[in-house]
Amino acid sequence: MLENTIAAIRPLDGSAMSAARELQARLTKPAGSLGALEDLSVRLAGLAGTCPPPLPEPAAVAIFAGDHGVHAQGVTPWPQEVTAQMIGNFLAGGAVVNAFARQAGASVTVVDVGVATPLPGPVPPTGDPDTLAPVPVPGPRTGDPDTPDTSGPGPRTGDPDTAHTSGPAPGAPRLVEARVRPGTRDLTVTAALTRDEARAAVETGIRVAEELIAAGAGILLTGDMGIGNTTPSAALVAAFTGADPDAVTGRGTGVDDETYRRKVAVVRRALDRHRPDPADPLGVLAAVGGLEHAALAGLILAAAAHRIPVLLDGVIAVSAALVSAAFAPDAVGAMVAGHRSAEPGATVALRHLGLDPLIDLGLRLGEGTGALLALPVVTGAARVLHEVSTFDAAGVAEK
Ligand SMILES: O=C(O)c1ccc[n+]([C@@H]2O[C@H](COP(=O)([O-])O)[C@@H](O)[C@H]2O)c1
Ligand SMILES: Cc1cc2nc[nH]c2cc1C
Repeated sequence: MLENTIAAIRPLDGSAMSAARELQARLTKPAGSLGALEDLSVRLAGLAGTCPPPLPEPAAVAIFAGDHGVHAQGVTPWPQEVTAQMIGNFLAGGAVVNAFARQAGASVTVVDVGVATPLPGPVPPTGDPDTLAPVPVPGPRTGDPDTPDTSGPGPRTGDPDTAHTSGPAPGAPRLVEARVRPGTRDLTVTAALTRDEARAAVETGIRVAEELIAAGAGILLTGDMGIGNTTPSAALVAAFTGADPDAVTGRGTGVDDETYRRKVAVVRRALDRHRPDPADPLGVLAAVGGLEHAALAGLILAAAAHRIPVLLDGVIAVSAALVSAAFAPDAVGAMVAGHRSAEPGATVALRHLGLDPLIDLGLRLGEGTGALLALPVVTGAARVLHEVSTFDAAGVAEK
């Protein structure tokens, strides 16, 4: 499955890109005045192979969750159980990603690809795990903005009339149980994963992407949840870019100075021990990656193979994108960098990929939150090519 996906990835379509550039030049605005949106619209046309490219909708966020053996080295202040507990929060609709997904009209799919502890129960029914059809996209909440609406998904709904109905509510987040193993091994001691485990997680990401696309998704957004996962993210960025651990390790959820120094030393030790070869992406993933990184790399590859844009979130996503690009350099054509995470490794990875982030708000949450905030920018870039008049058609004089 991995090899077939890689083989299907092709460069952007040059004639659709030329058509988009020419159309941009004829629209009723000064040339270049939409800045980065113009380049983005050209890339979207090249990816779709048509001008104008389809609007990137509906949007689907896939949150891959995993735990990390390196947690034992004290690289994060948070207990490992928080990964599973946050899955409960995602499924209940109470996390930041849920709020932003409701705002953006995106569906949310949570994938347990390698959590180490039991998920909190009871979890909402998920249906047949073999059929991953996405739930309908939730509509915006309606009603007087001054009186908070208590209908629809969300943690504080408590509507007594609907509290006991069975089955997920329309638009409710969905769980896919695809645990490859209960967390990675400690990468300072041994390889985090076997090659087979890394491959299984990559193929889980491919499968989730293909089912979301088959169900109609026009854009995929990356999400992640995994206490400790900024440590393997830094190791992946260092492995693929050659940057020093000092330059790519950040404070993650917010570690103190002592923990930060320990974290840099852990990343350095992992690289010294494994000496990962960037020409062998599966080997790098197995040595120093995470299960959610592997699955995200698969999701990105599948989006590229199906010529659907994939909107990247923070440092976990962009470190996984380095894996995808090492498997298939042309996969970069499908990637849109949603935002610049505060983690320094994200900027190093984005530079290596040649991607400029759309927004820069100092976010460092993960979950897919930065990608969701950037979604209207991507839609806007495509919409301009559909809806804006040319100088000729509108009777506006050119300079
Ligand atoms: O998206 C980011 O760039 C990002 C930056 C810092 C932290 N996070 C999130 O915080 C968790 C990892 O942080 P840590 O400190 O436990 O390594 C994990 O659940 C990530 O989703 C995410
Ligand atoms: C509370 C919490 C929420 C998160 N969301 C993504 N990573 C996270 C890490 C923590 C600790």
